[in-house]
Amino acid sequence: MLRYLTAGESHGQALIATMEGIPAHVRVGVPEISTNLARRRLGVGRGARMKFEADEVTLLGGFRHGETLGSPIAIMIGNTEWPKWEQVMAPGEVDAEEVGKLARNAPLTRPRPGHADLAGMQKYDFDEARPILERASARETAARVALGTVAQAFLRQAFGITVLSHVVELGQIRADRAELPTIEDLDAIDADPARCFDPGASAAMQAEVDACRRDGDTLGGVVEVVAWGLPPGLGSHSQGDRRLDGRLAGALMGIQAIKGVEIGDGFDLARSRGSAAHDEIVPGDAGIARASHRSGGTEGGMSTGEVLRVRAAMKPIATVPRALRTVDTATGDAATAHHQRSDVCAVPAAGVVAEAMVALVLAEAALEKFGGDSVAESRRNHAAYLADVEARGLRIGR
Ligand SMILES: Cc1cc2nc3c(=O)[nH]c(=O)nc-3n(C[C@H](O)[C@H](O)[C@H](O)COP(=O)(O)O)c2cc1C
Ligand SMILES: C=C(O[C@@H]1CC(C(=O)O)=C[C@@H](OP(=O)(O)O)[C@H]1O)C(=O)O
Repeated sequence: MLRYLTAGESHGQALIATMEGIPAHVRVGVPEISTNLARRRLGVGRGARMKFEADEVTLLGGFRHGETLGSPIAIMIGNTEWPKWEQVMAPGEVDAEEVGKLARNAPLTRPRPGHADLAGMQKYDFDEARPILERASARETAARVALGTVAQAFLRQAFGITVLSHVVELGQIRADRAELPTIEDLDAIDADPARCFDPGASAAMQAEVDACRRDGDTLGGVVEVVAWGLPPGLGSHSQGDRRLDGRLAGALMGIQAIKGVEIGDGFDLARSRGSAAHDEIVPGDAGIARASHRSGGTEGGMSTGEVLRVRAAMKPIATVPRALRTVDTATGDAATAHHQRSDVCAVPAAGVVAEAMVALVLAEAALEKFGGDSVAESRRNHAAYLADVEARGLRIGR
């Protein structure tokens, strides 16, 4: 069983991520985690904070000499902004009068539509939004990306599974490239400010973000996560909460600002006739193949062994510079929502987070199927399963 949790506030001292169930001997450490954290900061539209804050990774438990130990993992990501927030976010008691004088501590009583501010104040009995936004903030996704890096390393080393993401829509601009990227394309995708696999669309996306920034507005978009090398049979048809597609959707919807998830051609399939919607099963070069790839790589809540393709739709950033209407909860009067600084668009970064979430779901499903307390044991079990599928004449051909 793979389970994980994160803790920590956006302007707190650090984020903490802990995970249990990753086998021993996964070769991964600070360099890989830091690389993925840097990828998460990338992209056109990110705000000022991304430029001056650094992610300081410390491995606190579960690793030795560049490998996992099979024991619970604990990772700390220091917030380098902490010295500026030490008093406002102090975990212990403070002199309320002194801290109350700090401009940074001004009560946030003009909740932003689209953020967690108002519902959080209502639910948790706070008179201002600071205690809510600190944890609602997508700063937390750095912790999930750190864990996702470990999951990605395990998937690659035990099973040869690779997971990557790219931006397919940004505002009204759509990428128009039929082929799916592979892990070989990832460096080029990361080098692109929009993290888009279609250079023409990328240029238009970047122009759209610039226009939006000038207009004091914000943008959303759609990211696609692609996973290559999955065996058939991860997840199960046998219970709703074991379905791989449902688990992927839940994990992706658990990312801040993700409001839609589509597996394969999802919504287009709903508009098609059955004869044009399914992937016919045909004899292939080396076994059983598919005539098309519309399902996105799951059927009956299980991976089919085809490439997995899942999309996540991100709404525009809620902190709109051209501030939206709200109510000042201190006075009850009409007001405009609080705004200090913010991302104009974080869709490229959300792709890196989505990649991490998909990797965590796949690692959990693979461990259910193959088990293993070491990478070698998981690898053996996976190989034996594939050999058995082949011996029964059910091998996947291309
Ligand atoms: C990578 C990333 C960066 C984000 N940056 C911002 C931001 O700078 N400003 C903002 O208002 N929302 C930002 N968000 C979205 C908010 O965190 C999110 O809208 C908020 O937590 C409310 O949750 P909900 O949108 O799921 O309802 C970001 C989301 C992600 C995934
Ligand atoms: C700090 C990160 O993202 C933050 C996510 C976020 C939000 O409301 O979600 C708001 C912004 O923070 P601030 O209001 O302090 O500028 C982003 O910078 C990060 O991704 O590391």
